[in-house]
Amino acid sequence: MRAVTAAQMRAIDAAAAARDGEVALMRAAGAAIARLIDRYAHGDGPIVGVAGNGNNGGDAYAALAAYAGGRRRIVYGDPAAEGSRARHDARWRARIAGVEERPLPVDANALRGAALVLDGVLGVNARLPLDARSAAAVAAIAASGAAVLALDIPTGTEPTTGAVDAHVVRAVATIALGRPKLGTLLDPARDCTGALWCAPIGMRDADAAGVDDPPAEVLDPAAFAALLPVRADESDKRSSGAPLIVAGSTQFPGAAVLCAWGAARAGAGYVTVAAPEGAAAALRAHLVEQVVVTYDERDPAAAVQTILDLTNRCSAIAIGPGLGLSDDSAAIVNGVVGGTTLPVVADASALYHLAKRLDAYRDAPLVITPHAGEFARISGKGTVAPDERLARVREFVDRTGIVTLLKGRTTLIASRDATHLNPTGTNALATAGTGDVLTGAIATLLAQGLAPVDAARAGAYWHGRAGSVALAHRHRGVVARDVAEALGEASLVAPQDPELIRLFSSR
Ligand SMILES: NC(=O)C1=CN([C@@H]2O[C@H](COP(=O)(O)OP(=O)(O)OC[C@H]3O[C@@H](n4cnc5c(N)ncnc54)[C@H](OP(=O)(O)O)[C@@H]3O)[C@@H](O)[C@H]2O)[C@@H](O)CC1
Ligand SMILES: Nc1ncnc2c1ncn2[C@@H]1O[C@H](COP(=O)(O)OP(=O)(O)O)[C@@H](O)[C@H]1O
Ligand SMILES: [K+]
Repeated sequence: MRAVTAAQMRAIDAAAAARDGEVALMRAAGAAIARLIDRYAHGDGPIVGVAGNGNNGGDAYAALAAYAGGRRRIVYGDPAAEGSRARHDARWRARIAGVEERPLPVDANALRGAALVLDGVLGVNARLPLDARSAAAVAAIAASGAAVLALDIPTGTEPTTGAVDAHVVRAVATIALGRPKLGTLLDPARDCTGALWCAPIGMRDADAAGVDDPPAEVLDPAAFAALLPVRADESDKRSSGAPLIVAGSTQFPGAAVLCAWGAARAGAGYVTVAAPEGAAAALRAHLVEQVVVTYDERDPAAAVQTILDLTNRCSAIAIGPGLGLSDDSAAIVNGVVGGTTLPVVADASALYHLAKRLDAYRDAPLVITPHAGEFARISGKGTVAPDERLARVREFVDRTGIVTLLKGRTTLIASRDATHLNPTGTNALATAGTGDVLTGAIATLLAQGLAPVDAARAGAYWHGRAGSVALAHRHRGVVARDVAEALGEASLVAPQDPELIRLFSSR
């Protein structure tokens, strides 16, 4: 699903309004919002809407009009607001549905005790800084201590960039109308989004064609499930996916173990690990089903030959975790990545070694998976501030033509055609070795035939879910092995309602 800039949303909105009518769209938005109210309401208090003068305010009226759950409903709005036809329709319907209307301004005391507050102050046309009137409404919402369901965006966040105002709503959940707004997925606004839902209300990506390209995309559960390869009944262990893991060293054998586990639990049929002799004992102690082949890293030419010989029976390569930064491992990495025609996922030490030869891999079937520090180095442009991640990864991929997965709280995956924002994950993943598990899982998806960008976005999505599953089981102290173990459960996707899609849970 497309995650849109404000300009893209305006284009999509205008086309949908021309097709279906503005009033029908707002009624559909109200019905979708109303479906979430009981899920987030707590206690016996009223449901309280805070409505700005625009269509976002109209959504608050429309939701309260559509809500049939039996709770008391109050809306704070300006009775004299000019507003659109759709907002008038919603306000009129709210009145006949028995919603009490009270004039703005609203004070925090009035909102205390609300079972749920609907933030309809500003939507996709919000600009920062907020005007005094919107800021006062936000301050009252924030001071109330009530749970907030944000309509379209949390007011005080910038819908495209994810910047936040001094006054900002912190929602338990946000319901995107039409399409999710890019800003709600980006730090720092993401902290204010809570869980993110999307009600597509019949809007179409195609209506934003050519606006702010290349587009941003966010996977939804159904699209993730559709990307996961299905093992055919007649498969054998090689055709089930046979990744070759080139990883580990005397110092870091664990990285190779975790990468192999990530590959195995992602569903590979045959995992081969090629590692320097110094890592062999530790690998064999921890890997039973996987085949371990060793090479002498002091003889890089022979090592490259050993590894390339193995590739004849493999279908993708993961290279880098725990390899180390020696000149010998540099020669091995460049020899293998330069000498193979298989798809490759390169991580960790391999990124360091490939940094000087990026030109050779333009448009190759290659995924690189740097964290922020590795990205600073490989991009040659220094440290990445949180708010420049999107622009920096875009610039890098436009320049190099290499599919890049930039890890972090919100992992970004960029190809020439699009930038993907990974909606899953948890800070439980902030522990050593989880990146190695991700690399292994991506290797398996490549080995099973996914295109590099699909392997990267499905891998990141899956890995993020696995982190949440592992946390749910362990409560604390999740280690990287737990994340690999959770991949199976994390692959299960419950049937989805296409009218109300949950993009991520709060974390
Ligand atoms: N087909 C549709 O239309 C559908 C619409 N839907 C809903 O409508 C929402 C968009 O509604 P909207 O266009 O009325 O804009 P909204 O974000 O409510 O802002 C109102 C106005 O406030 C103003 N303003 C903003 N920032 C300001 C500032 N800092 N200081 C001062 N003024 C500021 C700005 O006015 P301006 O100053 O630019 O004239 C802006 O236009 C959308 O998010 C979704 O919830 C859905 O129901 C689906 C169908
Ligand atoms: N705070 C966080 N929230 C969500 N995901 C995180 C967070 N911190 C780290 N991660 C994820 O954990 C993984 C860490 O990978 P990496 O930095 O390569 O670690 P390692 O090299 O130890 O395996 C990445 O997938 C990253 O996106
Ligand atoms: K809002």
